Amino acid sequence: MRLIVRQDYDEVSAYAAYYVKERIRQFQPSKDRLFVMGLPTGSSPIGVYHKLVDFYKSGDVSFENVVTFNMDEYVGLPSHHPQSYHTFMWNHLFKHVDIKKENVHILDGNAEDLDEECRRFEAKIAELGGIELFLGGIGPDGHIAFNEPGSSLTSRTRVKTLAYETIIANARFFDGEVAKVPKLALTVGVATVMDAREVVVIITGAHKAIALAKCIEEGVNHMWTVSSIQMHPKSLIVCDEDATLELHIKTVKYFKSIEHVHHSIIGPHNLGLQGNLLRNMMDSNQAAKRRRRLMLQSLLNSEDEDQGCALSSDSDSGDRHTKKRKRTGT
Ligand SMILES: N[C@@H]1[C@@H](O)[C@H](O)[C@@H](COP(=O)(O)O)O[C@@H]1O
Repeated sequence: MRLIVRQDYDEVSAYAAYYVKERIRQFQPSKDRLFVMGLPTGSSPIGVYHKLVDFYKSGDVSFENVVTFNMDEYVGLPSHHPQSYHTFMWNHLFKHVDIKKENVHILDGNAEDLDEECRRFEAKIAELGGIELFLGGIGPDGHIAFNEPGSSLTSRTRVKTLAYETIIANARFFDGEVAKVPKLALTVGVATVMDAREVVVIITGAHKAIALAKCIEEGVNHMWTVSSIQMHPKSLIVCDEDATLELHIKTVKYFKSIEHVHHSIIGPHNLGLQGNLLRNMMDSNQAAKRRRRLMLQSLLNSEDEDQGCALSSDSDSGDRHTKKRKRTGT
């Protein structure tokens, strides 16, 4: 697992959006090779979505061959309700980009058979070959999607009763009235998220500091369901300084030093993307170094030619002196 710490919400959003954009580009999606993503709602991803829309508008990314699966949806709220996750996703992301309507999958909290709706959702994910990248946020109690404390870490998409803490936290979207918040939701399971080939979680704010500490400094525990990220082979948490308040100083220093070393090896613009991209970056760093060396050498050549002494193109400065000595017989 990697932990990236940024100053504030805006910087976290910028980092995560750039990361997602690069992952989509690196994947090179086509109509026969769709990029399948899991997506969250809540205030955490809003900044990311807005930046992704900017990337789309500037031509840096396309969603034409992207398929999405949303994490969750309230039960019983009409899909056009201002607080439904359908409305949220279309308002913040989908209606601003070139995603195809048929490629958007959001659980239907009004389905006649809710269990069947959950099974259908899991089956669709499997049919598309699984999720490439699952983006998530967490609640202050460390829940991911609506996998409240005590949820099985092997859970799949299902109907879930919301924890009182979540109902209170979400009352802010329902005129502050707890009574208006739906008490049931459909949600992907912890295992649905962790089955994704990559998991990226955004955590911001001091109110999530305890959850972040519990999830990464203590053991895997169903009372802090996002702690299951510790078992994931490719996961990334992007958090702000406030969210690190309960972490040990050495934990923060450790992860910051990893990022620092990483940047010193492959440059600040690579965000730790792996595989081919990383190799390409390293190759292009090597190529840039070679180009610089050749330029320097051709400059030296022209100086040497002025002095009647040309250099071999692949010589380093040590060879240069040797060859120069040989040519001049000294
Ligand atoms: N089901 C959602 C979660 O997916 C989300 O991560 C959480 C945090 O929301 P926020 O990002 O607004 O803090 O809220 C809800 O419980």
